[in-house]
Amino acid sequence: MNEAGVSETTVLQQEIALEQEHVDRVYTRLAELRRDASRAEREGYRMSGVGTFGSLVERDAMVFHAARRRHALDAEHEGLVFGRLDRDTGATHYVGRMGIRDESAQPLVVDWRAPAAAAFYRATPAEPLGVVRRRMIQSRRERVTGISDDLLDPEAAPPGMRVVGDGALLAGLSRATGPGMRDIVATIQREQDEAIRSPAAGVTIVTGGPGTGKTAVALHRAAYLLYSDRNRFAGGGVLVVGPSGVFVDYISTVLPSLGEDTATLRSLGTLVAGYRAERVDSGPVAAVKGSLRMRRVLERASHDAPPDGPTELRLLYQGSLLRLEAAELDRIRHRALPRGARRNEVRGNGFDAVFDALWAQAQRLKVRNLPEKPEFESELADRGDFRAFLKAWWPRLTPMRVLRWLATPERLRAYANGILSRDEIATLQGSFDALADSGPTIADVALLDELDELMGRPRQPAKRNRSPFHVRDGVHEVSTYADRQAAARAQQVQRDDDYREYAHVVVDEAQDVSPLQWRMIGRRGQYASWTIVGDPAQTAWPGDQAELDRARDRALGSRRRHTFALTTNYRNSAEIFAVAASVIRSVMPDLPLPAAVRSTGVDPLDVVTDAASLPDAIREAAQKQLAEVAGTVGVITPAERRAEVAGWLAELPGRLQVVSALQAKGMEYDAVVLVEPAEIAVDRAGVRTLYVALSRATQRLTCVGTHDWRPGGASAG
Ligand SMILES: Nc1ncnc2c1ncn2[C@@H]1O[C@H](COP(=O)(O)OP(=O)(O)OP(=O)(O)O)[C@@H](O)[C@H]1O
Repeated sequence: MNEAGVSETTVLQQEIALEQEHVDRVYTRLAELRRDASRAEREGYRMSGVGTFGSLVERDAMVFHAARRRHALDAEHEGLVFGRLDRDTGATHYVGRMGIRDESAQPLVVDWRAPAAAAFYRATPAEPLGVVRRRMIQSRRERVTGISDDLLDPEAAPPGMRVVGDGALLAGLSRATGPGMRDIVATIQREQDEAIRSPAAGVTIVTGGPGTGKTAVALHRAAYLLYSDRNRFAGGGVLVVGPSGVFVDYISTVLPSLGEDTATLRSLGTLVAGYRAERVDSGPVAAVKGSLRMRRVLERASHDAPPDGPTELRLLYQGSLLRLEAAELDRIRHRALPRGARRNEVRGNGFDAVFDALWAQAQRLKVRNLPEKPEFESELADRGDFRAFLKAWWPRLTPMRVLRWLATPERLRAYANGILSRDEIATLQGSFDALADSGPTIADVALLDELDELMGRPRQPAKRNRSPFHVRDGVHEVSTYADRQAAARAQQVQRDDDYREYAHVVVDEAQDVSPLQWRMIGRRGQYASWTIVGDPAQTAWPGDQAELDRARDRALGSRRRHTFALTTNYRNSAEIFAVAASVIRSVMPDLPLPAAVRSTGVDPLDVVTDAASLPDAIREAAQKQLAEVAGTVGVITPAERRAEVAGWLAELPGRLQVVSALQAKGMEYDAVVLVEPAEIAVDRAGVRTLYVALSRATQRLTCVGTHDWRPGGASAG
């Protein structure tokens, strides 16, 4: 009871009822707006009957705006209002997933990304920013279910101001994890907000240990940029790159729930048009494939003769035999394809040189009735056998075809000689064998992109202009600025797969991007500003760190950099993070680590068993965890054991996922069963990968293996 004799529960109920009134008004208004948007969309379609060209443009713009608005109104339904600010001026603002105004244009809810909402995330008792009370409003569907207040400036509080509830952040963190990442829009912390709202230009670099919200920050930043400068970022596009398909699926639900479905999400294996790679190479192979030196190896391959091409040309012309030997053909190819030239683009030069050589020969041989050179050339060009020779001798090559040449040991050796060491060549040996049947690995995709650049593309017929402002009788239709903006946005939805002019590029788990992958991403962000998110301590990159830094710096160019460090681990229980911390400290004793804010009182378990009992022990641990947590369970294995372990657990429900330690990057599960930790921590890079695997669980962690694995060998059973 408080002084007025009202119980705290009653106060809470009264405050909830009060907020419910406002939330009801918001949903009523939302329904009206949705009706308006649908009507505008229908009217827009009706205008198509009117017929003038100007009206068609207007129709496009109208339908586009109305449909987007309707879509946004539909997407933002759940938990639309999540905050309230009572300011020292007496004004009150509600903060939510989108901005909504009443009939007289007064704001009912302020969009979380608007400047007026920044104080919701940034105000602290030490620096209240004019906020007296910050209130978090929790709801399910349209019902307010809880309230939690922070009184930030008690001296400015009006008499009778009530302060209720506590711990909205911690309550949120303990909730079960679903298959997709949750958005944290209601509980973004100050240090995170600073990174989210950092200036759009240049490069924003966000670092921090496991679970500090780097991914969450990156996605909220994408949503923030799309809101703050829609023309620029929705028009040019925002590209979000993550390490794996599993990870991209995991984060893909977040952006629409933040009000943005205009960002393009890609994994490193799907960034290049035409490939959907999920296969991974072993660490040492990936390190060689990712090295910048591979570019020179590929350059040699891209200038080589195709393995199945003709070695000489014989042509009977007017009774004389014209002949180009292998050495002559090689000489012609080398001359037509000097260093730096792109093979698919200079094909015509090679053909011209063959004509020249044949012409010179025909003159030398004093061929009977030799016509003028142009006629000689067109006679040859009409001959099927000659055309077939040219096509086979200098074919249009795809990157995939050339990469496959590296599966031949002699070719690999010849291309890599003097560039890679003998050991590195041996490491690569065999790693291209499965290309033909199974497609590329994730590391191969960067090699294919490099080859694409080295070889150039055959000239394509010009694409049809898809601009909605068609040229009629050679004249561009006059349109308003707003029309053009709307149409530009409508067009970006149809951006082609090989689009390269993104306005902003977000790279998540950046510590694992190889030098060649930086080049691959860089090609798509030449005009972009960037957000780079990562944790160097979590890298599995076994290659040369200096080379990695150089490649990254080159991709980012001289753009201005802003750096932010996040310091609180919101994911792991303190008990789980303590184990992960001890592992990384064994190789990086001075590494600053984040503080884990939540304790469950449950220590991680270690199960050591013999090889024969391993399947049962893993199954038992997984079943126990499924019983103990309501959300997801991740079984994390060394890469080469994933398929086998998945087979042992095939019967278990869908909220259990079996992933390799590399696939576990960036992921989060309520409970984790970690299989054979000792096999992951085989070297320094392996210890860092183990650190990643150990820091995936929010509630429970069990390690199961046939060896003692803890640094110092002190496993507790
Ligand atoms: N301010 C916050 N409020 C509530 N939850 C948060 C907050 N910040 C982060 N989280 C939660 O913490 C977890 C970890 O966040 P996230 O995956 O973004 O971390 P990360 O730094 O990318 O981790 P890692 O480097 O280990 O992959 C997620 O469940 C996220 O929703």
